[in-house]
Amino acid sequence: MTDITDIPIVVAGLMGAGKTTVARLMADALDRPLRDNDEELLERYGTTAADIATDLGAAELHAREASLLREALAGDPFVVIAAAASAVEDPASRRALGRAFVVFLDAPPAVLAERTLSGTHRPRFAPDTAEMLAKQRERRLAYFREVADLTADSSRQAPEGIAARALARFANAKRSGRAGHSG
Ligand SMILES: Nc1ncnc2c1ncn2[C@@H]1O[C@H](COP(=O)(O)OP(=O)(O)OP(=O)(O)O)[C@@H](O)[C@H]1O
Ligand SMILES: O=C(O)C1=C[C@@H](O)[C@@H](O)[C@H](O)C1
Ligand SMILES: [Mg+2]
Repeated sequence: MTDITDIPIVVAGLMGAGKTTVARLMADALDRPLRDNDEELLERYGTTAADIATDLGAAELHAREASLLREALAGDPFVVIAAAASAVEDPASRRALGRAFVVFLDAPPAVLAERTLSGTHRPRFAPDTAEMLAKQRERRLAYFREVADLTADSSRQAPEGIAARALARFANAKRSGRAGHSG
């Protein structure tokens, strides 16, 4: 039986859901390194998600993000990963996520659209961000729920509260020796 402490923790969700924020809190609490999609893109390719999407297209961006996530999941399991919002659309990434403890951050698209106005690293796939996020949520929600061990609405709870609940659930999973995708 794999010791639960030896599995990665992944924070997933749409753009602006709070992945980086919650993942950082969990990484600090567990003294684990954080691997964040946007930082990994910058380190590996020297550019941002927005620039890759503009220069090479969304499909290439998503392929790179899925590959980086699978690489992180195959590395040192003592890690917290802030995954790319797109990665759950990749079947191989979903399979790999089955061997991780996954926290899914959900929120209404209008809230996410408001939050994503900050920062220039985020791609602008369409003029109406809320509408684009609503379509993405429709397409990805089943995938997020498939891989989630814990789901939190980040429009209703502060990052600290979400991180505390996720850490408690992870500790319980450790005690019971397994991470069950109970959602
Ligand atoms: N639970 C929350 N409640 C209120 N604001 C939040 C919450 N979580 C994150 N935020 C805020 O929302 C914005 C986006 O958060 P963050 O960068 O962590 O999202 P993300 O999911 O990593 O985004 P991306 O997909 O672009 O990487 C930040 O300004 C952050 O402070
Ligand atoms: O939802 C998406 O397709 C994306 C959102 C960004 O935050 C990044 O996760 C990535 O650039 C692609
Ligand atoms: Mg982020």
